[in-house]
Amino acid sequence: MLPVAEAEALILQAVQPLGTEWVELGSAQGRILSQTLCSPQDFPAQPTSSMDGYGVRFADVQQGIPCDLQVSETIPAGRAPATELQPGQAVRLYTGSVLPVGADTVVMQEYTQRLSEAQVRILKEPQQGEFVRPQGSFAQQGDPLLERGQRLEGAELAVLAALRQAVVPVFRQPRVAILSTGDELVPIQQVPGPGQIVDSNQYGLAALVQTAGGIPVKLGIVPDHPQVLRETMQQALGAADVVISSGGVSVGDFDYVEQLLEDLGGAIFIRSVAIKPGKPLTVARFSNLHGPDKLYFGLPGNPVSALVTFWRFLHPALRKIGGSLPPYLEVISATSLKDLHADGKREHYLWGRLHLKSDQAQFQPANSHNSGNLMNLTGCNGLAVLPIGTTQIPAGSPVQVLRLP
Ligand SMILES: Nc1nc2c(c(=O)[nH]1)N[C@H]1C(S)=C(S)[C@@H](COP(=O)(O)OP(=O)(O)OC[C@H]3O[C@@H](n4cnc5c(N)ncnc54)[C@H](O)[C@@H]3O)O[C@H]1N2
Ligand code: MOO
Ligand SMILES: [Mg+2]
Repeated sequence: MLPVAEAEALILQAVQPLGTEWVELGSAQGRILSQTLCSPQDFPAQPTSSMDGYGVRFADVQQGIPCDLQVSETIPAGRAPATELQPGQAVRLYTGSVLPVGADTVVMQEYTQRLSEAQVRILKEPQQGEFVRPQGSFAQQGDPLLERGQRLEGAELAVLAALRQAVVPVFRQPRVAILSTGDELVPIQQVPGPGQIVDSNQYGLAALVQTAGGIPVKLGIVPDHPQVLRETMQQALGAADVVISSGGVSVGDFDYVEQLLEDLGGAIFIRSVAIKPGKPLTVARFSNLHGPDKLYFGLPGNPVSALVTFWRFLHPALRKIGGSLPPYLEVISATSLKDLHADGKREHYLWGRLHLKSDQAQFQPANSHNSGNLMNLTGCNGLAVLPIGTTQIPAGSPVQVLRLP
């Protein structure tokens, strides 16, 4: 059994980001930028006013207050100034208006009195440069504004629009084939007969693939039949960047995945991991003539084991393949609200609810932890980690909790 950290390191070493594709800005939300983008211009492009008011020469209003100035021009936002500001003049401006050459300070409308169409009185002495956004004060031409590996959400999309980046270079999302192995499995439409169960892993894993930035390719249920399974595994390796199967990796007579990976020419580099749940995790590497090697993840069939091994190993791997920057997972120090137990032989992952408080996070474990029992996993947002050698964490003690993405 490989220690968890070693297994993670081997997996992350084996994967690389895929290439770039260009997508329209409107479809780029959640995607990962594949090139650092620099500003093509200064922001603001010209000095602009940040208030509704009057643009003045500071030297004019410094002489004493009140001070009467000739209104030379009105410049609404979006219009270029027609003239330069001469001594003794003010210009009517609004929020976002461009300052004319000569104006260096803005006086808020509230501290002025418009005496006539032609004249304004300044009632309060401003600071020099007040309410002016100087050219290039937000960003200068050539400044790197978005880094390679940045995830694009609302703020980043707004910046990209300001940069007039109508199409953006993003990392290609990994296509992840998902297959469920087991003669006992039936699709959701079918009422299970005696001993049969619905294939739930398919749905859970497909959702987690999407959360990790991948595109799930659901290949359905495959019987525990070596020939059929072998053909489906081969088809999956051809159709996707990463393949996940669940079930068939333990030592039972109908657990064929490991043998078939060898038959298909995969280099198995993980056969079992010191993790509970998830011990029989099996990972193989397939060389690919047309691009990066492909990884095959044989996840254990037990429903909680399949999801926990996904969170712990596949989420980081898919994030890396999709071009995200580390860290790929978040670990939070919390106080356990109940006693936590483990056998000390494997690294235990106990699901529960993490409450983020301002001073100290708290962890409320689920009432029981059984890798075959999916039912109390709903609403869980954290996995408490009990390292090898730890058999108990008493209530009120600190515990490291993996925050579920
Ligand atoms: N003698 C031993 N038996 C087992 C060992 C062991 O070390 N020695 N390890 C146990 C552990 S730990 C795990 S985890 C499981 C892993 O088993 P497999 O990966 O071979 O999975 P299956 O046998 O195919 O199924 C296990 C269990 O999960 C249910 N299942 C499978 N697929 C699905 C699905 N798509 N949706 C919902 N449920 C699924 C299946 O019906 C079984 O109940 O092995 C232990 N055994
Ligand atoms: O490790 Mo298995 O995944 O405990 O049930
Ligand atoms: Mg089995």
